[in-house]
Amino acid sequence: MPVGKIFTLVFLKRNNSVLLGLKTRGLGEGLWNGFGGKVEENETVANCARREVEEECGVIASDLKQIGVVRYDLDYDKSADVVHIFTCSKFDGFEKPSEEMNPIKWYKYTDIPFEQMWPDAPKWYPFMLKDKYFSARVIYTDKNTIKDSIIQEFGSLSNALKLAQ
Ligand SMILES: Nc1nc2c([nH]c(=O)n2[C@H]2C[C@H](O)[C@@H](COP(=O)(O)OP(=O)(O)OP(=O)(O)O)O2)c(=O)[nH]1
Repeated sequence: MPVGKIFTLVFLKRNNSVLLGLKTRGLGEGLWNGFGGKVEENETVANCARREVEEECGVIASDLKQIGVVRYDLDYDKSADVVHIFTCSKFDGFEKPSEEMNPIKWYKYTDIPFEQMWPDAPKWYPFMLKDKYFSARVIYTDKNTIKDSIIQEFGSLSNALKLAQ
């Protein structure tokens, strides 16, 4: 399946909690998620991650670290989306909701609202929360149904990125 669009998704961390926002529109509306969006033309993946965090929750990320990638094969629209996953534990400014993510809330690692998130989140969040390099591939038959998934941990980011290609 050809790769369609490339996205980023960033998780801010503080005191064993992660900042999530409730998406108010578009893809994933009504679901809690990290902050991110589509990589624009002539933009690096890391610059997209930094820009989206600032646009969606008002802070400047200073130690963004890419830890993984999730490839979504969408049977229903015959394309694959690739989402680059980042974590960040140092940032400047105060977090605030935005038009796209409202409200925002710090969730303890033990209290993440998986019942109101994309169905694949519980499969790879454990790696993200521990800052382990990982790669995931998820096949959806429709927006709510996972047909198959593979998640693997890696020793380095470069190896983790191979599965996304
Ligand atoms: N494409 C895609 N993105 C997903 C999936 N699951 C998931 O968490 N995401 C994340 C990645 C992005 O952070 C976000 C989707 O990006 P978006 O539609 O908000 O992109 P954007 O901000 O550029 O959109 P817009 O403001 O231009 O409307 O959701 C999925 O299955 N497909």
